[in-house]
Amino acid sequence: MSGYRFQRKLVKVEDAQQAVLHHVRLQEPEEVPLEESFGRRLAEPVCSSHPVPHFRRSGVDGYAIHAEDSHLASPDHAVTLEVTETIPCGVIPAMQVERGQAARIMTGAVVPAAANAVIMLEMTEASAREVCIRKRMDKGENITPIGHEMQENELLLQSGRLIGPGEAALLATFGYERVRVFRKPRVAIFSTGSELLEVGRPLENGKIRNSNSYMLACQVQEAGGIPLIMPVLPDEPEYVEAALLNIMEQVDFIITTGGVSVGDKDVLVDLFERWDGRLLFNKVAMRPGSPTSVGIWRNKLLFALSGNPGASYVGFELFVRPYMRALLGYSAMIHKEISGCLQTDYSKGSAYPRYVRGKVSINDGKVFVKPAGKDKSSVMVSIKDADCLICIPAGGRGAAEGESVRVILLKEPEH
Ligand SMILES: Nc1nc2c(c(=O)[nH]1)N[C@H]1C(S)=C(S)[C@@H](COP(=O)(O)OP(=O)(O)OC[C@H]3O[C@@H](n4cnc5c(N)ncnc54)[C@H](O)[C@@H]3O)O[C@H]1N2
Ligand code: MOO
Ligand SMILES: [Mg+2]
Repeated sequence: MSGYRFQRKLVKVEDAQQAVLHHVRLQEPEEVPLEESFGRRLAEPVCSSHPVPHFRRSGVDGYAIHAEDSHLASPDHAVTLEVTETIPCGVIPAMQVERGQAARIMTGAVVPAAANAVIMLEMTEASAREVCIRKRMDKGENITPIGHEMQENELLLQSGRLIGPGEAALLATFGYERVRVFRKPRVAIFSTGSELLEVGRPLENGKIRNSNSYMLACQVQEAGGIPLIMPVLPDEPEYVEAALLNIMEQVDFIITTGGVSVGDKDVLVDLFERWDGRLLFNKVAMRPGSPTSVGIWRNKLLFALSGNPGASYVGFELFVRPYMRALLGYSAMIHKEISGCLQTDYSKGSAYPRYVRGKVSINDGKVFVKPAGKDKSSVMVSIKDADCLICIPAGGRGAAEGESVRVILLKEPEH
């Protein structure tokens, strides 16, 4: 019997997270064309380099006038003004608008200096070179003043901000043809286990297809990284060591799944016994994934997640995702937490806190949660339905229906 080959010290999830985050070094920046920056994180703050708008802008199609000229206008009393010119968008007005005059103007065009209101076209009646108005206008009406939206030198986007539609519009407004973003982390993903078949292979008795690598690759990509799905590794420590060292230089960090428990063939444990790396932890007070181990090897992190799909998924969300967020300059590294009302009994007790794959719903302003499906660590099918992790405290009794529980949100929009 191989027995317990490895000394393990139990750490809390929060301490394990901090141990990982202690090793964060921001990704270096790279410049990409604006249209390739969507979904990336900014590697520099963005300030307004000019006010917006930077000229007095007409908000409607109509006539630029002196508001004072309209003060006697009413539905029963038309005031007639002389039309001096037409100002299309993008053109500087040629003339001043003097008292008694009006200039035809389009939405988005520059309001001539002396004018102080724009009357909507629908409120006017035009003849050859004149316009009649029947509405009293206030000063400033339908004119967007300089800097209405933003003044010059306002901090608009912090470094680390995710570039979405609103950010893209701002960057374009301020002339960012190219944008400095954090380089995407490259992540090697290895599944270990001689029972694993590559996805294209026919099923064999006792063997299963490798699903963890694809699940994790999807998680890495969602988190803004470039996943490299590596060939499945057999349960041979020399082979695993060579494969990991071989890719090490080409990636920012490595994820493995499987082989971290106490089985004879738990190959990552064998590796930890022979390598020149350092373990940060190898036992976490959590279910699923208590044997989750993280080490640092030749300056790169190695996340050794449990092979069970549920444990692997949860391990990524609790340890790898915060690390990736930090690498990419996002300050809210740990998933957001709320509390919710448990909709079913969860009577399975546990020595460690449980992170149950769950579904959130909101009813009448109140948050409810229930397990997304079967919740064993070995069960994979419920992962697709999970949008949260329900935290069931350690202890023999689990949690009862109606109890308030901590809920870790997995699908919160990020900024
Ligand atoms: N005597 C004990 N046995 C076990 C313990 C324990 O404390 N004492 N811990 C259990 C817990 S908890 C977990 S979690 C698992 C952890 O196992 P490993 O991380 O060593 O993973 P494996 O043994 O390699 O595989 C477990 C399970 O997952 C399947 N698997 C592995 N890789 C994949 C993959 N890429 N795609 C899909 N499925 C995968 C594998 O076939 C196994 O069924 O250990 C418990 N045992
Ligand atoms: O750590 Mo294991 O995934 O709890 O079953
Ligand atoms: Mg095992």
